[in-house]
Amino acid sequence: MAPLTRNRAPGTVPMPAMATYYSQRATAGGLVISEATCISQQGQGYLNVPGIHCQEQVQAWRQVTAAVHAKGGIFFCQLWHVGSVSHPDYQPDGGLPVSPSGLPIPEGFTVVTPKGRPFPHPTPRALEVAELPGIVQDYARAAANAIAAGFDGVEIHGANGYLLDQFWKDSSNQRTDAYGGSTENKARLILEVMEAAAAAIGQDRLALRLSPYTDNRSIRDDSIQRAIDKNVWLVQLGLLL
Ligand SMILES: Cc1cc2nc3c(=O)[nH]c(=O)nc-3n(C[C@H](O)[C@H](O)[C@H](O)COP(=O)(O)O)c2cc1C
Repeated sequence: MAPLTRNRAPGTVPMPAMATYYSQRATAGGLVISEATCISQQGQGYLNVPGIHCQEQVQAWRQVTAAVHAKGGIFFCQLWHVGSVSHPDYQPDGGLPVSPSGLPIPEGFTVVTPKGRPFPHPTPRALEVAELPGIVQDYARAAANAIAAGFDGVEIHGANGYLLDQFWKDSSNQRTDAYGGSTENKARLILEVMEAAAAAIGQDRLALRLSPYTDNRSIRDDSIQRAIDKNVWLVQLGLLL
C-alpha cells in the first residue's frame, strides 16, 4: 500500500481510528507504507498529519503498528519534512518555512494553517549550511523513534516537491555551496539523510522514495529527467542485447 496522507492525527498525535484504518488494509506478508509522518515541528505543514519526533507520538503509533502486525502485515513509516510547503503557524517560534534557496512557491497554491483556514504560502527562507546537520539528525532520530514505535522499517520521503526533492531539483535549488549546482551536490542532503538513518536503524530496513518526473508546485529538474531517460534507454538496450 502506497503512502497516503489522511489528516487523522489531531495535534500531530495518531488517533485510535488510525489503528482500525491500517489494520483493515493490512494482509499477511503485505507491505504497508504509512502516511507521511513529520520528523520535526519544522518539517510540518499540513493540518492534522502525524509526527514521530516526541514520545507522545511514538506511544500513540504503538497501537497502530500492533494492529498491523496482528494481521501479519509489514509496516514502514514514511519520514517527511515539507520544507517550503508550510506556514509560520506550523513553525517553531512562528518563523518562516525553510527551503534550499528561499524561492517563493508559485502563486495559486495555498496552505491550510492549524486554524483551519487556507493562506498563500509565504516566501520561505534559505537554510544555512550549518543548519543541515541538525535536519539530518532529525531524520536519524525519527528513524530510531519509528523502530521504537514498532515499525519494521522506514521510507525517507524524497519525492513530490518536499524538502529533499526541493534540494534535488534545480528549480528550487540554486545554491552555490556543496549542496547545489552539480547532480552530486543536489543529491548530497538525501545521501547524508540515508547514511544517518542507516546508521540509526540499519540499511536493511531503509527505503527512499524519489519522484524524478513529478513537478508538484512547479518543482522540477530537466537534467535529472534527461539523465534518467538516458539510463532507461541504456537499460532497455541492455535487455535487448
Ligand atoms: C490523498 C492522497 C494522499 C497521498 N499522500 C502521500 C504521502 O503521504 N506520501 C507520498 O509519498 N505520496 C502520497 N500520495 C501519492 C500516492 O502514494 C501515490 O503515489 C499516488 O496516489 C499515485 O498512485 P496511483 O497511480 O496508484 O494512483 C498521496 C496521494 C493521495 C491521492
